[in-house]
Amino acid sequence: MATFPKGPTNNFLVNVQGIMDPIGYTLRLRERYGDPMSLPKMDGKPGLATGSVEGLRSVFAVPPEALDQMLAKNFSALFGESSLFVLSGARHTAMRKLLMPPFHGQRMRLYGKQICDLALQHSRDFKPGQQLVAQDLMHTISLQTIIHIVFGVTAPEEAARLEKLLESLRKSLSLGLTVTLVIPWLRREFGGFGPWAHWQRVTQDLRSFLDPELARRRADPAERTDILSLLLKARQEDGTELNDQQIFEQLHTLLFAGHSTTAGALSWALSFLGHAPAVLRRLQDELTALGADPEPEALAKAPYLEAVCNETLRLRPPSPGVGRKLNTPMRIAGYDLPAGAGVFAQIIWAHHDPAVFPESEVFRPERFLERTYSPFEFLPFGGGNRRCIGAAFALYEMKLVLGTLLRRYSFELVSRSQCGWGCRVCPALRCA
Ligand code: HEM
Repeated sequence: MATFPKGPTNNFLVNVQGIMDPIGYTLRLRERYGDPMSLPKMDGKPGLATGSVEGLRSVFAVPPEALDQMLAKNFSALFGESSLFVLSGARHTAMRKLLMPPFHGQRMRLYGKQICDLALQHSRDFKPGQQLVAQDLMHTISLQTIIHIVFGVTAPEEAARLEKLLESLRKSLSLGLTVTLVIPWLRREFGGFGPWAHWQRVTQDLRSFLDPELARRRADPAERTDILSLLLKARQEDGTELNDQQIFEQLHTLLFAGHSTTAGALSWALSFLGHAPAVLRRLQDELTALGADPEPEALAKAPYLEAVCNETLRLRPPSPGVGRKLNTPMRIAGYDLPAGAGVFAQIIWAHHDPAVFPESEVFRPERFLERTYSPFEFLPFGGGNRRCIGAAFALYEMKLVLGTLLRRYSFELVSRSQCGWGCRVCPALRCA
């Protein structure tokens, strides 16, 4: 058996630095220890991280029944026991089967016009010279997309109420809440103050909003295309429908998984474009050539626009890595791991493999026009049995929002500040 590879040993430090600077820290770890690398023990079990093509191939080849969700208990505390984030094995496969159809690539066409309209609506009043923070704009558009397409709430008053609730929920996803995931002792009410109490309160408020909405839709199952309505119609293998608790937990999960990720990626795209005027010009030339009022499908098929989105996701994947837990001994990346071991697919290592992406630090969308990459080379949406179910939706939304905005407006970067922790960015833009 090969000796276990070297790696950091202090779990607390790895967690803290990983939260504060997920991309930079993870890349520095590879420089120091190489790939694969071992990770500090969790619950007395070793962990192995890899981002090489061979390593990722072996991670994603593990059969789903041999894998448990990493940090399932933590996710369960946030989203509930039936959340897709929490489930493993047969229950996970069954829930994915129910959740996947609404996100099928073909279905996205139904949502194209709505997404473009939302992007237009929230940028209609931009004036030349006006300054704005890209992150705020993208958060608003992505939140509205979720309200309309996932929740299907369109009546203005209801939509405004839901927006307030979701905004509040988003704000409660703070650094403090992330720390409660690492230190379970902090998951306490503390007299109604603190991140945990806030999360519990807004979750309850969202539940109070949704319960009557679910009852209304069950009573009047009109033909609707939003994802909530499709979930209400979905049937489990035994023919039963999902109950309100299960539906709520999936919606909560979708909101968490789909909102900040897409908004963050769109903000990074503007930031990269702001630093690369030639790329911005080429992209705007492509968009102009589509004519005055292109169909959403024309935007979705524009090759350079897609390359810009992909290059952004390569350099700033919202999740720099994804974890799994083995429930049976397995050989991964040449090492024999026991049951209970953690396995990490380091997305950011793969995206910075100089043999696959020469000058990997450089934002150069052309690389995505010059060749195609395998799912072990470019994997912003993870891989295997837990690959992001919203991947097609997210990429579609990114292309339509970016395409709609940049067809009408040009901009220059006023400043690019790192706002908050982690890999967030808040480019300030001036419309031109
Ligand atoms: C740019 C945007 C997005 C990125 C980069 C992204 C990335 C990811 C990644 C890396 C994972 C973990 C995959 C793994 O463990 O192998 C994931 C899981 C997931 N994502 Fe996304 N995501 C995005 C947007 C969305 C959207 C819009 C939705 C839905 C509205 C969504 C729903 C989910 C769900 C439900 C999971 C859990 C899947 C499971 O555990 O089976 N994501 N995403």
